[in-house]
Amino acid sequence: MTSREIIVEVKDVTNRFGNHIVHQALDLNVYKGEILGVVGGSGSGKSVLLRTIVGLQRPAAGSVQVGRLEVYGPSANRPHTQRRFGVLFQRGALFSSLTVLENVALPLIEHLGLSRSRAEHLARLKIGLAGLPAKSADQYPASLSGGMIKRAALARALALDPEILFLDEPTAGLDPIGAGAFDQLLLTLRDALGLTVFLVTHDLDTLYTICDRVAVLSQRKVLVADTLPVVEQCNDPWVQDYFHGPRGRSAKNAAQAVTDT
Ligand SMILES: Nc1ncnc2c1ncn2[C@@H]1O[C@H](COP(=O)(O)OP(=O)(O)OP(=O)(O)O)[C@@H](O)[C@H]1O
Repeated sequence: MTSREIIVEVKDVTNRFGNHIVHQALDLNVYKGEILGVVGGSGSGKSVLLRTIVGLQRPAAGSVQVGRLEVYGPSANRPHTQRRFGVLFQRGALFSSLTVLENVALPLIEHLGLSRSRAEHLARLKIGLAGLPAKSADQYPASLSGGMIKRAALARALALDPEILFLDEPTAGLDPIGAGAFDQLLLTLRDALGLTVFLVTHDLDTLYTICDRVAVLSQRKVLVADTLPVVEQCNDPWVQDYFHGPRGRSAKNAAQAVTDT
């Protein structure tokens, strides 16, 4: 059950690149323990919003707070807030010259100052948590499948025991079975570790099977952030096309069939 404690509060945020305004007076709350799916048309600003929350994109106006801490502003404590985040970027962003084990151990050495052997011991635990076989620890990213790269990147995102996991299109490029398995892994991790998950996705199956709430980005703001039955009713052309088109209907039916069995 999702508690209603706010863990991330985005208030009145404006993001622009030159004359191009991506977000204007955008508000969004993320609740502790929820899996929030963030959707919207291409270019609606999903990745920019993620980057803004994790402190990589300073907004032109507005504020982002994590608990009581500001991510930007005079009293911001960036290293402290960033320790609370684990981020899985769109293309995995692993260092190609490092093995999986070295990739996952790196934040433990850099941020916590652990010795190499201690960091590698913990990294092996995270690699297991992400559902990778132990032997993959010694492989380089180039020799991994797309699904394994996502899991290795997930292991790295989990390295510092984050409270909030941010994922940018984690199932993009995976076959439906691999994508479904990754979704189930996220659900298991959320339940086992009490994580909060902020998930940018285009994947309707993900929305219907694991998300507690869905936020729709459109018209430079969050148009609606609610449970799927509420979001589906939103009278916006993009929402109507997306959720009530053939792909939306089939994802909903598939999720319903699983619930019924
Ligand atoms: N560093 C940047 N410099 C200039 N424009 C940018 C930059 N980053 C993003 N943008 C622009 O901001 C807009 C929103 O980009 P963003 O990547 O957040 O979209 P998105 O919703 O994640 O799209 P997609 O679903 O295609 O990944 C786009 O028009 C993009 O071109």
